[in-house]
Amino acid sequence: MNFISGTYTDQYQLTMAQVYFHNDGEYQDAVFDYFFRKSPFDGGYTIFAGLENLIDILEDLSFSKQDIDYLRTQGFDQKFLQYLKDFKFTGKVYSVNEGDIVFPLRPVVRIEGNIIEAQIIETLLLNILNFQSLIATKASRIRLVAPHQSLIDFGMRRAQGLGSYHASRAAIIGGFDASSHVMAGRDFGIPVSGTMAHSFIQSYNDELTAFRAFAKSRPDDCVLLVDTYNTLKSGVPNAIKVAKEMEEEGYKLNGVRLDSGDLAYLAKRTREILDQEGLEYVKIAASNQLDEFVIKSLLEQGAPIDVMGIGTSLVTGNPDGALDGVYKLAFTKGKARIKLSENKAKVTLPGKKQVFRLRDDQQHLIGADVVTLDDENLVDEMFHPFETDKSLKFPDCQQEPLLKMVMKNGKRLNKVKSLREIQKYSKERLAELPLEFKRFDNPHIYKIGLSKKLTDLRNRLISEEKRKQ
Ligand SMILES: Nc1ncnc2c1ncn2[C@@H]1O[C@H](COP(=O)(O)OP(=O)(O)OP(=O)(O)O)[C@@H](O)[C@H]1O
Ligand SMILES: O=P(O)(O)OC[C@H]1O[C@H](OP(=O)(O)OP(=O)(O)O)[C@H](O)[C@@H]1O
Ligand SMILES: O=C(O)c1cccnc1
Repeated sequence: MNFISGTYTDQYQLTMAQVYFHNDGEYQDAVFDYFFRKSPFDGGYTIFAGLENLIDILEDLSFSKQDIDYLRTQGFDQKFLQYLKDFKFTGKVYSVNEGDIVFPLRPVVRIEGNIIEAQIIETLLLNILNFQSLIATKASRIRLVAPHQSLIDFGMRRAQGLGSYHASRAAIIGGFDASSHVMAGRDFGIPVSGTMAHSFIQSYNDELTAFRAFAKSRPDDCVLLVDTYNTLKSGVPNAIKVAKEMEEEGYKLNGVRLDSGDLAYLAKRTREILDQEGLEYVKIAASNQLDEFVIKSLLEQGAPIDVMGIGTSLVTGNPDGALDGVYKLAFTKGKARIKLSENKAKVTLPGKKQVFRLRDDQQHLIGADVVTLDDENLVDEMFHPFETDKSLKFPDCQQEPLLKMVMKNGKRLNKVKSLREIQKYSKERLAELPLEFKRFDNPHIYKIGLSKKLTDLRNRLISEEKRKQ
């Protein structure tokens, strides 16, 4: 689904674009960087997600007649509206691979091209990448604590409106197996899965009749919800009856779902009872306000849960409302540009840049990415981004360039990657990151350094701007 038009932006982008159109439209050399300042959940890494959707949207971005008519009512002038009528994104996009682990302060995506186009796309780029990266990161934390369980996204009903559509996609990138979201399944090739609601059981006069009706209709994928009345006294015994009846028909009950109470205790008791009845193959699914901390605790308690359904906490990125990614101008009109701030951490990195990931001679990550100017070759020293008298030498490191061109002249350069490919890649990249960066409490800080040339450029621009004040 791509319902996005050029109006999927903040008004100020169009207001600025109109000014650029009348004064600076010929400048084709704008460079903007997408980066964020803090990994979510006080974690030690972020999973980058949303790139394939962004490329699709940029390829199709336009203003329809209806958009133009609407913008006319908003006071935009005729010549600019005429320009918007034929608007296309014709720029270049350089990006980290979708699914890669990324860290604060260093560019994740670089947009190059006409300043009008690059400005208009700011808001949609942030909207797509910030949200999906937040949710993919949350999903990956849940996957870290539950490496062997099936993880299903149940979040659509609790999501911030239509956000659930992209949340379901991002959850797969972060390591989930399936989603209950049918439209996300249709559009993104996500395996769609589900059980039954309490309302279904309530609607019958008794639980057993409800279970039988469901099993009859869906015998090859039947998971029975066992907590509507009493999990151990009613739900599980009734599920056992139905499982035995299904066996007679040549089917196997897929599972039972626990959705309230002490999930560790109930899962253990349910497992024992099912096993005593020779139903070792029946899986136990659990849901009810699960997140990475509850799941970790349940598994530490030895809860024999095979499938976890996770809703609210996943798709809302609880407890973080958003990833704080920003989009900042780094170059235009033949000059590197900088944004100053009282807060050293908010002074931007000027110029067209590349990012290298460092590995030792055994190919192990050394826990640092270095930002260089784009025309620099390999460097052997990096400087602290704020305390520029601190530096680190790394003479024998392997350096992997992370920003690769993915769009040119507004067109995608590579074939579309499937979600499974992106998920697999993400898993491999996260596996490279040592555990100390992945722990939830006070994770080790991944270093970001600047090359000498970039540090010098930034210092020079800071001095120049300060002299003007
Ligand atoms: N053994 C356990 N260890 C840790 N956390 C658990 C355990 N069992 C359940 N939880 C979590 O504790 C919370 C219990 O919430 P709550 O008290 O609202 O559930 P409930 O009363 O059992 O269910 P409901 O209100 O839906 O009937 C949930 O987040 C659940 O996932
Ligand atoms: O707890 P979450 O992680 O957000 O997971 C989603 C929840 O949504 C459903 O409950 P709901 O009460 O909405 O419907 P139901 O009657 O089908 O249980 C489901 O049973 C889960 O408990
Ligand atoms: O299929 C389910 O069991 C399901 C789907 C959405 C939310 N809660 C449960």
